[in-house]
Amino acid sequence: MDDKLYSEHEMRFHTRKWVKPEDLNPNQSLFGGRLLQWIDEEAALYAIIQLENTHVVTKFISEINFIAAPRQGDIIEIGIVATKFGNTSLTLRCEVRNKMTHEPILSIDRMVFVNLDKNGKPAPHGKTAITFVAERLLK
Ligand SMILES: CCCCCCCCCCCCCCCC(=O)SCCNC(=O)CCNC(=O)[C@H](O)C(C)(C)COP(=O)(O)OP(=O)(O)OC[C@H]1O[C@@H](n2cnc3c(N)ncnc32)[C@H](O)[C@@H]1OP(=O)(O)O
Repeated sequence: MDDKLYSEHEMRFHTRKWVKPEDLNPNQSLFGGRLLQWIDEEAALYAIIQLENTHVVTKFISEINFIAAPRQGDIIEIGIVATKFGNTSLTLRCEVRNKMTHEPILSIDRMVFVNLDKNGKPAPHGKTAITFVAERLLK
């Protein structure tokens, strides 16, 4: 992980989800696959926005640590931060926590997204650092 980049930009928790009955597994806790679906979509959107390209795919996800099991009615929040800008790739770190208590729920050290061209081939994205809404709108 690029520690410098990570320390410069704190993880931001934007997306909130409310754990509903249809999200539960037979143990009455949040189904892991549902949580991973939410994370993949959130991380893909983060990558799309940072790379300014809608044609981005998930390439690699490192170990997933399910730390604690949310229950029905819990509000959880998903945090994403960019840790490395490669040539065609962008690496993200993800943490999920309980919105009210900040109890950690899940962590993923590395999620790698690849920037694609119109033919679905990896293409250099030309980005080197995190940008924010105001900077992107000013261009
Ligand atoms: C503005 C609003 C618009 C709204 C718009 C709506 C959109 C809102 C929908 C949200 C949701 C989206 C959904 C997307 C998320 C899916 O669901 S994507 C579906 C799942 N993913 C896939 O199907 C990908 C399948 N894989 C592939 O097609 C090929 O592997 C790829 C991605 C084209 C890459 O091919 P490749 O031959 O491995 O490429 P290669 O050049 O060797 O490597 C490319 C980069 O990946 C890295 N890499 C390769 N292998 C690895 C590895 N094992 N580990 C780590 N890195 C690796 C390389 O180091 C390289 O990085 P750079 O050094 O260039 O930075």
